[in-house]
Amino acid sequence: MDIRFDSAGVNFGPRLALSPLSLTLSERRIGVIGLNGSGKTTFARLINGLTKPTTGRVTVNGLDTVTDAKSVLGKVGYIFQSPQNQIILPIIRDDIAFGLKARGLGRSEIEAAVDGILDRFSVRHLAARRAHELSGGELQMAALCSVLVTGPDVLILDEPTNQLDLRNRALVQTTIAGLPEHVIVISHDLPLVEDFDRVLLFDKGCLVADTSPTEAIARYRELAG
Ligand SMILES: Nc1ncnc2c1ncn2[C@@H]1O[C@H](COP(=O)(O)OP(=O)(O)OP(=O)(O)O)[C@@H](O)[C@H]1O
Repeated sequence: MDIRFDSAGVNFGPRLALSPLSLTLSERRIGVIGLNGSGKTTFARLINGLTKPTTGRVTVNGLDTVTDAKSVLGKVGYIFQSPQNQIILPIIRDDIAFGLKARGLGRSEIEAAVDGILDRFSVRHLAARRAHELSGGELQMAALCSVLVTGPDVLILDEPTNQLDLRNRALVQTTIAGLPEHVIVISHDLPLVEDFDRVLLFDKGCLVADTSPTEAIARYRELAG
């Protein structure tokens, strides 16, 4: 994986959300931390092109998030802060199949892929369930299936343990640890990123630390203090 920020920054009108920054991301597990409103989500949304840079450019494996937006979307999966807003169809199985249908796969291929992903995460029991009946942990697992079934190279998770009880938090943590895909996790749950390869700390729209989890978390505690 090769994600490049080349002086990429974002303004929303007069509001600076992210100061221009340049970096390359290639590690398997990357954490993104910082206070509320510090620019974490804006940074992550730049990677799959959901937010366009106001200045500079962002590329994913050489593909520009503005000019190659469609290809980038296929490479970078994104699980939003509230997975209930991303599950579109009422029945989980249909929702997981949705992204594959949109890619024009045939019925038997879709069935096999959906079964495969449900088995991968041991959640076949969720297939016939209605999304609005699921618990937070079950929803997070269903969202993971819907996004990963399309085979992205990189997965971005925005606060994946938010509102989860201890058991579901542990399930999500273990699941993330076992993913072969590259993962970028935005989180206020600091222990979640503590064994990651690299952690980025944002403050007031600026990248203020790009280092090991231990150092980034210590710096964050100072900032928050
Ligand atoms: N669509 C938008 N329009 C205007 N301002 C925005 C928009 N999206 C984000 N912002 C602003 O940009 C700044 C950074 O927001 P961002 O969502 O990236 O922060 P964050 O670190 O992810 O916050 P949190 O931890 O609360 O989710 C904030 O001041 C926010 O109000």
